[in-house]
Amino acid sequence: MNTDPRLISPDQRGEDAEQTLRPQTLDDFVGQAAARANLKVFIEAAKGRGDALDHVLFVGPPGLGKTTLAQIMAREMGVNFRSTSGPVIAKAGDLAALLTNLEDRDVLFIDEIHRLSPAVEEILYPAMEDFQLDLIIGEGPAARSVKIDLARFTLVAATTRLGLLTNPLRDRFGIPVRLNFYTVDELELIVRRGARLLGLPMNDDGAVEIARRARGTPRIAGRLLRRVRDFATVAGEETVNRKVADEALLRLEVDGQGLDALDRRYLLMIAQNFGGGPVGVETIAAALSEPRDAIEDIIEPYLIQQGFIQRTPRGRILTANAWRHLGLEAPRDITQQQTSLFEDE
Ligand SMILES: Nc1ncnc2c1ncn2[C@@H]1O[C@H](COP(=O)(O)OP(=O)(O)OP(=O)(O)O)[C@@H](O)[C@H]1O
Ligand SMILES: [Mg+2]
Repeated sequence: MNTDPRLISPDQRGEDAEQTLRPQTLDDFVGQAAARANLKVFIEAAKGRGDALDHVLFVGPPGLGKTTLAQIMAREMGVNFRSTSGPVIAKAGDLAALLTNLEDRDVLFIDEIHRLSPAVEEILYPAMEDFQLDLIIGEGPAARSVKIDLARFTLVAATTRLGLLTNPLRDRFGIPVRLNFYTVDELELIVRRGARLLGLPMNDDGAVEIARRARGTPRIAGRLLRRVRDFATVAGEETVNRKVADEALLRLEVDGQGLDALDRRYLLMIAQNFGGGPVGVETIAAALSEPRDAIEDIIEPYLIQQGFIQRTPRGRILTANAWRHLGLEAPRDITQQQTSLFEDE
């Protein structure tokens, strides 16, 4: 991404300690009602049987609460939480060391599981299925394979890209959970809870304003909240109302729909350089000098969900909605063009 970290980037790296705002229990956790209700049942059932929870896979864009839910699950199960991530586990032995140190029913959290190397993934299959490690000890003719029994643990994994997971890995998760963008009402609750935790007086329309512009993402809501607090402090405002929130957010270049400068650059580029598309993601990545992953994982999901762009077999196209948001005139044939594109999908 840019050297200048995006304010509204759902990316985890940032100066803000997220831990203060992180909900600690399932009941504290706002939104994702269906997922929460299901998890509650599975946790209760597993606890009742004294068994480990089945393996869980969280799928969804960054900042929606995958890590938070993983931590909550360990807490609700009353077990240890061990955490690592796909790119960190370089060798099969690294994973073996983690696995052999787990106690019965512990949660092992693997973030970005789509970035595990194939050799490491091989180790994971029998571990998940039979709670066994198959290791090759030694080399050449002296090599022999040993089986080691593992504790009955729960693997909780998170990914932003389900499509990058191999089928055998995906099939080994008994509980797949998709997380969706949050509604404004849910984000409003999250913002108000955050303001309370930060000791920041805020009225209802201030909370709504931040919620509306948080890109459907709790992490962004938390960040915007902190930045609005900074502006309010410096301006000597005691309470955050709509006007204070709006002024702060405009200074942060977050527009009325919650789009930031990079979102707008993305839309403008397709409008001005490609007549609104269709244009392929590689071309977009090159034109914006952003990695393709960031475009697909961070920028596009929200723009698609909000109806600013459509993904078609021939590339991305701007919707009438996007042209309107940019304040530009859409090409005359846009509606027609979009219908014909969808026919071959
Ligand atoms: N439902 C929620 N209610 C309140 N706060 C939330 C909720 N979900 C997430 N958050 C807050 O949003 C921030 C990001 O959440 P989290 O780290 O769990 O996201 P993530 O899905 O793991 O993101 P990534 O894919 O980048 O790892 C945390 O500070 C957390 O406190
Ligand atoms: Mg995370």
